[in-house]
Amino acid sequence: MADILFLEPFSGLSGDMLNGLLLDLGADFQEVQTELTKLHLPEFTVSFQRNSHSSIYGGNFEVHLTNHVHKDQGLSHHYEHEHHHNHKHEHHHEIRNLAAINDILDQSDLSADVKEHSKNVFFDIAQAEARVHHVSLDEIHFHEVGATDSIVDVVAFFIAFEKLGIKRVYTTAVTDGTGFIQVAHGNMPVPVPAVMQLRQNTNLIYRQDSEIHTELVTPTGLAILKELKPITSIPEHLQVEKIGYGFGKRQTGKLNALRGSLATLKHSHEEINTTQDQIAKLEVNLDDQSPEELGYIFDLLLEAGALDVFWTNIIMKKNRPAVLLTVLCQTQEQAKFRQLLWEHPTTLGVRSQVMTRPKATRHFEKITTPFGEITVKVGMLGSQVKRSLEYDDCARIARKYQLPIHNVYQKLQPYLQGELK
Ligand SMILES: O=C([S-])c1cc(C(=O)S)c[n+]([C@@H]2O[C@H](COP(=O)(O)O)[C@@H](O)[C@H]2O)c1
Ligand code: NI
Repeated sequence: MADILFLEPFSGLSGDMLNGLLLDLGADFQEVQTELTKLHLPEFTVSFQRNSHSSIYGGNFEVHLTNHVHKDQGLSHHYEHEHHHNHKHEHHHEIRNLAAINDILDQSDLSADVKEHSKNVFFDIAQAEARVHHVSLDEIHFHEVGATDSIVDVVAFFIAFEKLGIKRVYTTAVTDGTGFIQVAHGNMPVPVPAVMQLRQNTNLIYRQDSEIHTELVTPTGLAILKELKPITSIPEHLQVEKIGYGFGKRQTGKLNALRGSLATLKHSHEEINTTQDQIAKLEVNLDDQSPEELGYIFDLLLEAGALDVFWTNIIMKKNRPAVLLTVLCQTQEQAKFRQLLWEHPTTLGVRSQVMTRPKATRHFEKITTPFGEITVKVGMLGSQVKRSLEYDDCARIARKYQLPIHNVYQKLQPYLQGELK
């Protein structure tokens, strides 16, 4: 199953673009609409169409405000969003602060994950805004128009994300425009201050396109991306299965779209033909990281394409029980894994070593058994041949026939040796 989302924000990202993308990638719009009613907010509708920009076909998502909230009453879309934090501006709409948004989310019937991710995004935005405008978190007021728009963008995104079953996100560099944009309280530099603030303490790679004199990255877009905890080192063996585009609203003079792909990591079933290669071994000792975090890091390293990842229990200085984390990877991927080990575990140092590895040439064969077709891995080193049953197939059979896995291996042995056909 393609449970990786590979993002390419070459023209930035916003709430609309992220939603347009997931819907273009196959998230069901009706389902998203139905889930959104669980917010119990009467003041909006959403639309989704597929059309083409610069001959590229992709998704357009939009939030429409209804009732007393009006987008078309002489205020530009941009202005409406901007003046929420202009406290001198006289406005007659309700205002929502972070606590009010949290209340809406808590009282909704959305899934626990959607609520939690959405709340994290709003906390991140409010925190950035508070720093930029030098006010307390409680004083950050999301003007109702902007708040509804953002709530729907954020919540719809995490609904679609959950429906698509995405487990891991990779992203290439995030590209913004340059120059200044006109907003309610004057000229703002691009990246806009809230975006710049949201970038603090992230490992995202950020670029600016000097030919585009407007904003490409919005605070909502960047805060959603941050919440996805994306990995910036892209595995070489990412197998792209479906490609989508989510369009932005601004005319930038270039293709204003967020491209994303659903992908899988392919490395365990590759045919490997070299007889000797070099691999790198990277190690860190960890005595201050929680087991939950260690589990996360373990998965992350494997998904980034490590050849293997394993723990060894150790006792460190000061009699501390700790773990030695070992990562085996291709030598050319050493820098990437060193970077991941810098970013994710608490360690302050990464040891590495390049090792020579003589190895059997491997290929896969199929054998027919009473349980159906089974994959056999055949390893050859000189005149030695080793044949072994693929674990995944044996585990599948054990589950299907409710047998102990040991019995499955035993029953399949004669077929593996060619004694039974
Ligand atoms: O709403 C927030 S957080 C906000 C802060 C700032 C600052 O840079 S300060 C700027 N803006 C602008 O509003 C629009 C809409 O942004 P969304 O994130 O709500 O889509 C956009 O032009 C932002 O640069 C908003
Ligand atoms: Ni602001």
